[in-house]
Amino acid sequence: MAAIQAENAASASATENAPTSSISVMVNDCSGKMGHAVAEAAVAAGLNLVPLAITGPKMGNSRVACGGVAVQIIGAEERDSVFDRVLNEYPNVIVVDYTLPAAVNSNAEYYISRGVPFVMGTTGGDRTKLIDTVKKAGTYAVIAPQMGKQVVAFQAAMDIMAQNFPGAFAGYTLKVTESHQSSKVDTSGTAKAIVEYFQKLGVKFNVDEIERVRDPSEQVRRMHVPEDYLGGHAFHTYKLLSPDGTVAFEFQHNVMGRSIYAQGTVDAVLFLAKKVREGADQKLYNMIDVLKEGSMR
Ligand SMILES: NC(=O)C1=CN([C@@H]2O[C@H](COP(=O)(O)OP(=O)(O)OC[C@H]3O[C@@H](n4cnc5c(N)ncnc54)[C@H](O)[C@@H]3O)[C@@H](O)[C@H]2O)C=CC1
Ligand SMILES: O=C(O)C1=N[C@H](C(=O)O)C[C@H](O)C1
Repeated sequence: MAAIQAENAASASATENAPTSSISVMVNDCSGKMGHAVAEAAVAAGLNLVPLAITGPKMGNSRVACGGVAVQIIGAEERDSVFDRVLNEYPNVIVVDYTLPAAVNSNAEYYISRGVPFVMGTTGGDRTKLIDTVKKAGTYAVIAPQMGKQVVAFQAAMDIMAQNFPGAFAGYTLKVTESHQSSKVDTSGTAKAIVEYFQKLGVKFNVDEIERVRDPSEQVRRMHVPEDYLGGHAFHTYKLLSPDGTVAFEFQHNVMGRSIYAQGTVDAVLFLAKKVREGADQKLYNMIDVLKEGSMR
């Protein structure tokens, strides 16, 4: 596997300082909502979108137009032959994964087995196992539950606060509410990540306590989600209250649509392509790494 990666890295290094169009990106699954948004943003940014993508088992056999590129969608049962072809025709390809929580770990393991660098935007699954597997394999990857630049900056600020002032909110109670389109199957990965910072700040709170709002009528009435965005929104609120109830904090990020994540994912692809070209020692990154390096447009 290390040999495959070295081979891929060597062929990528030949394209150092190459134009964006020489970076090929395969988006699994660009027939899904996020995958499609990313594929379109990738084409708009001048990346070379691979016209092949993997979808769920037995769900393939269609074609999807992404920014003018007709992408053939093929079921996961055929992924060996698809990857044989992709790695042969696009040796420096970066894979983007926006699939489903149930597929996260097995997809990551598959990309690792093929020695292909990847950006994992999909949330859920066994995150500890995911990170461990990627670290052990030494495959180049960006993994993050949140790709939106400004939300990533908020995460980075929370990280700084937690590192510098651990326990600062000890005794406070926390209420976390997240509202997403009704098709979302898991609890927000972003909300779970933010809760980890609050835990380091001394707040006793379990991710199972995050309130998920998925009912469209409640989203309009209570969460004030505009009807146009019922099919794609992420409204998060974190409320802290002091033990005696006299001090309250509230953090909120409300995103409508998906362009913020699609743009961030393209940034992650460009960042990862650069790391592969440079043969960077560090292989695994998150979006705070991408932001810190000034790689988010
Ligand atoms: N990191 C970030 O910033 C963001 C992450 N997400 C995450 O992206 C994921 C996808 O979200 P949506 O696009 O809204 O879902 P979606 O349901 O629209 O799309 C998922 C697609 O994956 C396909 N799929 C299922 N199993 C597969 C497999 N084994 N291999 C390949 N494809 C498979 C499905 O057929 C479907 O087309 C979720 O986990 C969501 O939380 C969403 C937005 C932003
Ligand atoms: O499924 C979504 O839509 C989103 N998923 C990510 C998450 O689970 O945190 C990011 C954002 O909330 C949109």
